[in-house]
Amino acid sequence: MTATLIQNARVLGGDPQDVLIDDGVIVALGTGAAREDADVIDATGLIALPGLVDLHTHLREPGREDAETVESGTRAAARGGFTAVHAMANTDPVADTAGVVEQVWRLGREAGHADVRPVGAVTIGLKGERLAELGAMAESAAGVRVFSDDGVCVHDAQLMRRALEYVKAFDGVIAQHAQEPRLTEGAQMNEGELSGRLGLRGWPSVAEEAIVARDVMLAAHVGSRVHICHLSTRGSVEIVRLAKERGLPVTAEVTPHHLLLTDELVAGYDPRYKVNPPLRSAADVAALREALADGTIDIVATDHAPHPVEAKDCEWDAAAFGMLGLETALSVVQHAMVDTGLLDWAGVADRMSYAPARIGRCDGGDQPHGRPIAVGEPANLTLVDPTTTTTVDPSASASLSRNTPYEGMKLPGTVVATFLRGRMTHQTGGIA
Ligand SMILES: NC(=O)N[C@@H](CC(=O)O)C(=O)O
Ligand SMILES: [Zn+2]
Ligand SMILES: [Zn+2]
Repeated sequence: MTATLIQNARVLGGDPQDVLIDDGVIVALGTGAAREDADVIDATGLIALPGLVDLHTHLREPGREDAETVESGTRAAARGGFTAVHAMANTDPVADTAGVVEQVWRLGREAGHADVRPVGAVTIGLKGERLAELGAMAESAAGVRVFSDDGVCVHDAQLMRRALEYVKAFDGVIAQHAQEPRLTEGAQMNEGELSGRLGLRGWPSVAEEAIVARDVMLAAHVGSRVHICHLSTRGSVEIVRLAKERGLPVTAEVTPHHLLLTDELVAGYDPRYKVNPPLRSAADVAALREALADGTIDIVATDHAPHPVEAKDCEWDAAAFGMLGLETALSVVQHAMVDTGLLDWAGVADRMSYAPARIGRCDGGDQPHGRPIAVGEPANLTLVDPTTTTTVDPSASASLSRNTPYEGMKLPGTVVATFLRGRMTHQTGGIA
């Protein structure tokens, strides 16, 4: 592979530096780096971030290749600045065996757009009855460390306890979709004054908070790691904050859409805004932003959830839950967190690269992610132009699905290029 010289990039938003890449590795960093045979990229005005890592992506393969494939989803990931994604287990068949997780992992390698780290199901078929073969998935070529029944909650406390005990042996983590099922039967949107007015069954905050509270206590009891998926309420933030003050082994994520959108959007009954957990109140959004800024919430995770047109182009009640996220994540975070002064670019690198890689335990081994931009580290890099504004156009997406909630919205920032171990996996016109 030829060498690449990225000139004048503002590494983590700091002063301009040159980054010289050779054989997939950062070999020089500073001013005036030179190399005669290198491809030169002028990154003046661009910010360099470590390749982003998503802990929560739905790639839909196997089973729903009409909505997304590993190839299309990871192409969307590269366009969003991601170099690694954790692929959720709610596929068909469910990723509950070593065979399925190895298949997803292999498809990721073949596509080559981003590294795919499969998430293993906690229970067989996501049925919440019996534990899946967690150990075999951990020992497989896919090296699974994150386990989740995402889409549904592991609501049986005894099963949750056993799962936490099991994964402790190989430093795994249980990523919980916190939704108390009895409190959310038939739920369609955030429970509040608006759900009453619209005549839609409410999804109360306490249905999330009850599980978050239970699971931090279980994790503490077992001494094993729990991660809370898509935290959406102010009350959940308070519980996680208390748990962390006590030193309990809990981490949490927030999605870009929960940092930006509120339940008022549901008033038009447009299924694009239907998601699980539901869009919440402005007070919840404010609490989530503050918690991400102060580190109570560890990371941003996209919960990229592609659905085919027919699953969204229907009445609200019949529509599927979920929205696209990979290609817009960084722009939404810039808008909600950076442009508001809540987080600087070093903070974005932490919440979207270092911390998710650490939680998913893909920050080590042969091909690590979430590493600092430094000499000797693999060249997983994202170049961002923060000065642009783009109107979101679903038809321009690499995803096979179109269910973005941001259609027509003006968002700041463009991912100009993404590098996976020195190889360009995405670029916008004109950079090289
Ligand atoms: N977030 C969603 O609304 N949907 C996800 C499942 C999930 O993340 O719970 C999906 O798989 O479509
Ligand atoms: Zn979920
Ligand atoms: Zn999900």
